[in-house]
Amino acid sequence: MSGTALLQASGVSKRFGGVTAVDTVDFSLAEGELRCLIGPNGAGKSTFFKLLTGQLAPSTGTIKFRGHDVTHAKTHEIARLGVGIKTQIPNVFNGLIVRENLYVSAIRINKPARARAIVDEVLARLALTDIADRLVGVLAHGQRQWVEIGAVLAQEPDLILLDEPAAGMTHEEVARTAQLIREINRTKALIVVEHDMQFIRMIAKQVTVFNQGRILVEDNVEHVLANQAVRDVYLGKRAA
Ligand SMILES: Nc1ncnc2c1ncn2[C@@H]1O[C@H](COP(=O)(O)OP(=O)(O)OP(=O)(O)O)[C@@H](O)[C@H]1O
Repeated sequence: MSGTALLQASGVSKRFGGVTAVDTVDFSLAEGELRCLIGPNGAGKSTFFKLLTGQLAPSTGTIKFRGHDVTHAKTHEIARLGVGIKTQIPNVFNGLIVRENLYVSAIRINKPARARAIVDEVLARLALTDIADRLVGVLAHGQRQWVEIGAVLAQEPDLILLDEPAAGMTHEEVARTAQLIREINRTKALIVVEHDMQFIRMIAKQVTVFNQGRILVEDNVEHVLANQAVRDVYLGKRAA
């Protein structure tokens, strides 16, 4: 890790009428870093994620990716700079097999031979080769989510943003998803928004805790889980 900021948000706020969903947040992600964003319901995680991905524009503040000002950039412009985004909205085709879905994604920015090579790399890397010829529409929920992550990876982004990748998964699927994320992080930076503390523990990296639109704590997972203010907000008590 070089220590250079890959992504930098400075003084970022988002107001919806009278509600300040994100309140003067400063956030920095280094090249190659894996960061989890957590916090109780309504803390501002999803809004902050949408600001980073161009789904929403901030009311104040700036966001830079590799020095490019992306504060008011659209999602496709941010994607073109090398940011891969998996939202909670499905992004794969039920009527295509897994391999075809990955190809559809890879061919957007590559020639056919390179796209085919990327598909093979992603299948191997995410251990999806066994289901490569199955229709996505018949897959289990967890498998489908892994194909979605694969489709993001097939575009070869430098930074991947995942919104609740473990939502609705069984314990085994959650464990496998954590393993996949750690594998992806060998070569790419990631930001993962997640509710599930168990999952955060499995990823075991640097964590940013949101509460009431602000960053409450930013530390490694052990310190975050032991932090009294974090425990209080998760139990529904107010933290300063
Ligand atoms: N489009 C919107 N219009 C008005 N208020 C909004 C909008 N989106 C979010 N909010 C408000 O902003 C605050 C932060 O919401 P946000 O969804 O970002 O929190 P969150 O941490 O992602 O919560 P959850 O874990 O429940 O998704 C909440 O008070 C929410 O009601």
